[in-house]
Amino acid sequence: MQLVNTALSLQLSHPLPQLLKFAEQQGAITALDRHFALQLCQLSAETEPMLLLLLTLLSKQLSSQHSCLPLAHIELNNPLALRDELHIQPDDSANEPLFCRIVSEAQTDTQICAQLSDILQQSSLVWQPQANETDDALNRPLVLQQQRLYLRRYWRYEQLVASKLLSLAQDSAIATQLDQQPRFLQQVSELLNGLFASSDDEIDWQKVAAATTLSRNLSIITGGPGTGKTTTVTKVLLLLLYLQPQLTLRLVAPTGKAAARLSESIKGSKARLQSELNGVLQPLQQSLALIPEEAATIHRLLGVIPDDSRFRHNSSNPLLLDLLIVDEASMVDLPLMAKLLDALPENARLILLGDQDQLASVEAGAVLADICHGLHDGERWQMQYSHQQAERLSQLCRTQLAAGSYQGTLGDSLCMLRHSHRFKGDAGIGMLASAVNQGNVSAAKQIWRQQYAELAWFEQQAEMNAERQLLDHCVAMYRPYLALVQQQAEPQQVLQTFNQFRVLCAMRAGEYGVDGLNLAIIRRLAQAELLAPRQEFYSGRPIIIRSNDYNLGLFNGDIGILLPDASSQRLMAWFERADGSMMQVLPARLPSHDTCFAMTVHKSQGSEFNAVTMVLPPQPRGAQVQLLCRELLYTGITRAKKHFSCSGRDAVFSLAVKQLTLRASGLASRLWS
Ligand SMILES: Nc1ncnc2c1ncn2[C@@H]1O[C@H](COP(=O)(O)OP(=O)(O)OP(=O)(O)O)[C@@H](O)[C@H]1O
Repeated sequence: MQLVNTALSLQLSHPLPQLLKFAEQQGAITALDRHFALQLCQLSAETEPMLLLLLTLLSKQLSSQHSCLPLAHIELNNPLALRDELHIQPDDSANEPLFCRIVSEAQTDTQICAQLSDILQQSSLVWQPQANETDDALNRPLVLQQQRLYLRRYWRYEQLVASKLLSLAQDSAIATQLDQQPRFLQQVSELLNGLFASSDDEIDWQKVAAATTLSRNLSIITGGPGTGKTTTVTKVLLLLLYLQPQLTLRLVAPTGKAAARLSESIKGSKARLQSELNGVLQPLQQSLALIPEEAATIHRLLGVIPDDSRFRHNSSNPLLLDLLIVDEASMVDLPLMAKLLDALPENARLILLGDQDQLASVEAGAVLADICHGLHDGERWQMQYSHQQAERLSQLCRTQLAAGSYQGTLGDSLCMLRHSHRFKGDAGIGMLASAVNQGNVSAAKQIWRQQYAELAWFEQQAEMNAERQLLDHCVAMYRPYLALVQQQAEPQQVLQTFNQFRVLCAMRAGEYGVDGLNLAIIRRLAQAELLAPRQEFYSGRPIIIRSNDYNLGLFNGDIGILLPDASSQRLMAWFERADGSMMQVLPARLPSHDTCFAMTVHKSQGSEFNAVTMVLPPQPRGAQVQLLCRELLYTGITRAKKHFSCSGRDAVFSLAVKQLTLRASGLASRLWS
């Protein structure tokens, strides 16, 4: 069967709707993808099969957290990823191979993309910005821009994020003052160099990041764990509050856990700074107390409206603040970033902190990675300051900074920290994280072979043995907190001891996922007589909250533990609040939750543990293969402060190191081109 449209044709083994059904049965697309495409075509009376195919592919992209379908990414030979599994074909066509191919007379990929664009442009469903601005066009559900097909909502989010960030990425009022008043520059430089008193000759990037933040309304400080993002931002806030004491600041993070960690880190940084504010830094003493310590979740800041995806604060009801600091920005998805930026008041400043190499957000987009995209120069990272900014920062930091080749305005707002103060350069965890991050399989294998004290590998070759080793390890690591449970220790001490160790999995389902491992660990702990899991709620059961409950003050990702209340002996769920106090909730009142001896790497973002064991599936199949990627390993490894172990197979670990997840989006090109 050949369906021809100009020079582009579809070669199909069966009618396309039937092939879509086969693809769904094979798990290559979902029922939602198929129905979405069929319904849209039906509602708009579109009969072009290529359109039906493109709509299916767009829906598939969105369910894989991409923001759009770049036409250049379509696999022409087998766009539906059909497998030749004949047994799933129910009728007498059982022996025919399945195929769906896009065939073109065009010579280059660019020409084929142009042909696909032509087909989309002819559809009444598709709007092209600037091309057809009629009222009718403005109501169309799909947008085609720069050969990327979007659902209009995602296009709007991307558009909003790009335009807000670019308009924020301007020099601050302080920068103008620095440029016009040499004595002011001298004074600020003195304070900056006092706060970042680096001893060696190398560029102190923390100081550069601080100077960047002072000079811009938008600043992005990116870097791996322990590179000093919080330390740097605390010092910048001190300087800003000294220069502008009336500033209203707010600190936020995407999850309750991350917000609590940010509060803790800011408190720690302030305490360390206290003793350093002598000599030239003496005048800063009074500003230290003005730095806020409480961090909220982004949802709480924006104001959740029950059963509504909109927030109380938006462009018509902006937030009341002058400066917003967002930590763990890699976890913020495209829709949430759009809503946050929309709610920022006109003259507010924004600081984003995060690690661009971590797993992207659970929902669509990879906003932080897209913002940092322009720093990527082949295999290396390169700052992209303009001549004016390089000159200004050099004067402020009393160092020599080179300008980059990029001509736009965003480069002046970015700074990357590369030196980890947590992982020493020659220590196992830091080395492994760095090799994985670079996709260097042989370096990673070499590190495992060197048998560092802080690393352990449980090879799953002989399955039973590996499982026994893994579960014995879990018993040893969870024993200290369970001993405290048996001694009826204080809930806070029990919870903090439990939080020293965690098992992390790539996925939820299956024997090697969270569900299977939680069961196996519970069984093994019960055999060791450390736990008595007789019913759903039992003493010592650790739980993780799965949804936000604003009335109770519990948020998705919060971790608590079930323990009897000392006075009533009633079993309660105990949680630690951001301010360090404990709260208790009746188990029956808990929002949806899971046991959490094991949790997903995704859920562990924003948390750290002294020791981490990561479990990889021995034989990944289908969607599991896509889950196993470099960012997943990197995020898992860097959750560990003192010890990291991995239970897996050599080949699976290597596969994950090689695989880089790229989220399709037009944001990087909007920001950087
Ligand atoms: N310039 C420095 N010299 C020595 N130690 C430092 C320096 N900067 C930060 N540290 C120390 O390194 C540790 C991590 O710093 P910080 O919490 O600021 O890093 P971070 O990048 O915010 O980490 P994370 O991503 O885990 O939140 C802290 O103990 C801090 O005191």
